[in-house]
Amino acid sequence: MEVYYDIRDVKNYPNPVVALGNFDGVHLGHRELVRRTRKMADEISGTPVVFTFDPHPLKVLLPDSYPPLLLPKEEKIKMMAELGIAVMVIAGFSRRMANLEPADFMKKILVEGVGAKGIIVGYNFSFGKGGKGTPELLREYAPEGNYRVDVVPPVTVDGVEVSSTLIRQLLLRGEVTEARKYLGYFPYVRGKVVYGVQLGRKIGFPTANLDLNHEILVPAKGVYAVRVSCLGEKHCGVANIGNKPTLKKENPVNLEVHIFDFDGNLYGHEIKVEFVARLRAEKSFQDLEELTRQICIDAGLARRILNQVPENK
Ligand SMILES: Cc1cc2nc3c(=O)[nH]c(=O)nc-3n(C[C@H](O)[C@H](O)[C@H](O)COP(=O)(O)O)c2cc1C
Ligand SMILES: Nc1ncnc2c1ncn2[C@@H]1O[C@H](COP(=O)(O)OP(=O)(O)OP(=O)(O)O)[C@@H](O)[C@H]1O
Repeated sequence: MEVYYDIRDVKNYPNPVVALGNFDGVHLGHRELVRRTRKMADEISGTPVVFTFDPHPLKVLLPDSYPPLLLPKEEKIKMMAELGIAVMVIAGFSRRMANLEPADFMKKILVEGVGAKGIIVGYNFSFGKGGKGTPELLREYAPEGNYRVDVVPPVTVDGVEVSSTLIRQLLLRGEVTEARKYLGYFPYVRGKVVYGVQLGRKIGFPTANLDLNHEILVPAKGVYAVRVSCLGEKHCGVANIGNKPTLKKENPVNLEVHIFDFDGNLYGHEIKVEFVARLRAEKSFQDLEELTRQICIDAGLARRILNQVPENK
């Protein structure tokens, strides 16, 4: 897949079919857009393209309500490549871009910039100054712009519409199993393993502490059954997200994971932690002994759950 960060650099491709949106999380709604983009590209011997912005428009327009994201940019790019997208345009989002009239966005960016011969958007997509651009407007301009339009109706799971906002809300409540229903894969984070207090080893549960990317959403504080990819292998484990109130000192919120039946050295390595199920809230225990007893119970429960839940494809 080719990735462009500047519209002026985009080469000429045969009949580009362009899906538009933020695509944070690349969830099941986004995947339906991608499927239709590939389908239209097949029909017109074209090129499936995703057009998105970086940073997320809210960071520029409403910085106070800018959400932590579901995926870093690199992960979004990787997923789009795996889904068969051939070209990704990640245009810089600035105040100037936000002030483009919808007609200019269609003409200058989509038609002249990317050469779109097909445009795929969700039914609720909006674009251009004040968000005034609608799917209807894209349709109206289609004969002049010489492109086809496909407007995707709402994608739902069990009657609930899939959206990045919904998935963020679920993760902030720790509802990782529910979030998976809409994402199509287990929510996960990646991070480099850093040194902790090294107390975990003493209580029989060594943990890998992750250095987290603060732009990326981490599920609510609590204990989770997880799968961990590290050093080219996948393992089962149990993780805690929190500030370890039992230790009675101010700890920043961190993610630490105890990997079952593993004693390799992970310091400095990047690992991926997939959240499969939430087990409980984080608690302040009387002493380390009581905490250790609870972690034994957590580990047993996590093993049982992970034995029953199949891995992501
Ligand atoms: C599965 C699991 C559950 C945990 N639950 C709690 C908890 O409920 N409350 C708490 O204060 N700390 C909890 N912890 C964090 C422990 O306090 C921490 O792992 C231990 O103190 C070692 O810290 P270190 O890795 O910084 O050495 C949990 C850790 C694990 C692995
Ligand atoms: N459930 C859905 N059904 C149909 N189209 C969708 C759905 N979710 C997103 N889309 C479309 O996919 C494209 C990218 O969506 P975008 O990431 O902007 O929306 P979103 O997932 O609803 O995010 P947010 O919740 O942050 O608004 C847009 O064209 C949008 O309309």
